[in-house]
Amino acid sequence: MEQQGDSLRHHCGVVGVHSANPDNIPEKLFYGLFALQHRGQESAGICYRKEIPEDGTGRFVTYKDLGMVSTVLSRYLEKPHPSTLGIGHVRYSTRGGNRLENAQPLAASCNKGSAAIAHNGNISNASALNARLSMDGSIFQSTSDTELILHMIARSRQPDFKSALIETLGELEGAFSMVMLHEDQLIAIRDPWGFRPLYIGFSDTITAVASETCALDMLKIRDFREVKPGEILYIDSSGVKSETFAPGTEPKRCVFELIYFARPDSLVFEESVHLTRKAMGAALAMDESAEADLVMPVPDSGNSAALGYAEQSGLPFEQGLTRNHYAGRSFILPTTSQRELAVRMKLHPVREVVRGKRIILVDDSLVRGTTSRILISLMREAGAKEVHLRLSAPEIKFPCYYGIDIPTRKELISNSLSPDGIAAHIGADSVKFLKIPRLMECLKDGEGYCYACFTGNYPVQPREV
Ligand SMILES: O=P(O)(O)OC[C@H]1O[C@H](OP(=O)(O)OP(=O)(O)O)[C@H](O)[C@@H]1O
Ligand SMILES: NC(=O)CC[C@H](N)C(=O)O
Ligand code: SF4
Ligand SMILES: [Mg+2]
Repeated sequence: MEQQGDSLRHHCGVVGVHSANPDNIPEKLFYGLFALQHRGQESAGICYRKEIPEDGTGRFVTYKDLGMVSTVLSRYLEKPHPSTLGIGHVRYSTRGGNRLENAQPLAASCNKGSAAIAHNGNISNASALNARLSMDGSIFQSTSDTELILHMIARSRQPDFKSALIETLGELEGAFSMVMLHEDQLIAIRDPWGFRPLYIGFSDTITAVASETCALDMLKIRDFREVKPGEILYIDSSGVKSETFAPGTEPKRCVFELIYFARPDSLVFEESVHLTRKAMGAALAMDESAEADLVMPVPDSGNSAALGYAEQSGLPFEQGLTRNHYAGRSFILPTTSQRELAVRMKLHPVREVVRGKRIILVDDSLVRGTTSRILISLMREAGAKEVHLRLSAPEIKFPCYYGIDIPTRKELISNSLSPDGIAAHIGADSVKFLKIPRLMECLKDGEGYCYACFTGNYPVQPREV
């Protein structure tokens, strides 16, 4: 797996739209992707079906590039592109580097028709599948795991696309929330463990699928439901057909979606992201209090948990750190000094708030400890009297194989230091983490989640350790 030194990296976002009547589908995909920008900032792309009225057929048109949604897609959208279906993707690479050939959607024509795919997740047996396909003579255009899926469908001995797809899904391990196009059909698929979220929604004119409900909100869709783990949905002009392709698998949703990745105004896994984070902050305050004057978040991802902490502890909530929104959500910088500069470019204390104060600083997670070490030194420079760091996630000690780019064990600060050791290392007066049982209590179905980056108990055994 390629690593590109950085704090926690996000993953991808997908969107798909089907319209009963020709509509400007690329524009709808753009709005959906714009709302999902926080899930991936390396590349953006769309693929839609351009109708060919002369013979009643259509062909897939793909438009994608490295960069953010608005930069990549705005120019293309200057004129309307009438269509009835399309898919879109924002990417953070988990397998295959940040290069144009790995940008999604990926489209191909094969013996079973034309197809396109946009994938959020990571196939944990990709190396084995890659080796097998290479032996059989596959020639790959990209180095991502996503392309394997198209090859497997094309090489399948099954007679048609649908049975080849089902056969292929049965061979995939790990995380895949995906949207696909096949001829005039939009297909939505969620892996049997349900690692990544996926929603389907309906308006009077369109049916849309998206990673998070904030993208459906952008499309003015209020009637939606979760695509279930192991569910496959076929969406075309005759309506929506649902099938289950892996009955009996126990769901293991990624708890980090709720801790950090998803947008606070979204629902993921049928939970409000903001309210769940607030509950995590409140649980942290119950167990890990400290004598202090105020509670401050590390914006933006620490905001909701800090609010919950402040409410529960009865301490005042203050915005004592300003975030520069022109600095992207995450930086892909290889060296520690570059990462340090990145934190300084992004976050800065409000001196008048922190001076002379005993502060509880709430962030969602500690990965390498770079962000908090720098922040605490900035806050000391600004006159903070005490800084007690509280994390609304447990200690991250293990890498993720299901689509989150968590660094190697060696680089994870909680892997080598205890909370007290971390406090000494980053210059905090105390450091405390949310405990796993408490985290589970904040969720409607605590057992139905993956906690492998905290426990090392992988729900699907990684084959590439
Ligand atoms: O211990 P570290 O290696 O520094 O990583 C931890 C930080 O990384 C994440 O924020 P990130 O900057 O990725 O994004 P955000 O601005 O959305 O919180 C997370 O919210 C922590 O603040
Ligand atoms: N983060 C993701 O979901 C990435 C999808 C896919 N594994 C890729 O690297 O392109
Ligand atoms: S290992 Fe952690 S980040 Fe990866 S799916 Fe499980 S909970 Fe999510
Ligand atoms: Mg952060």
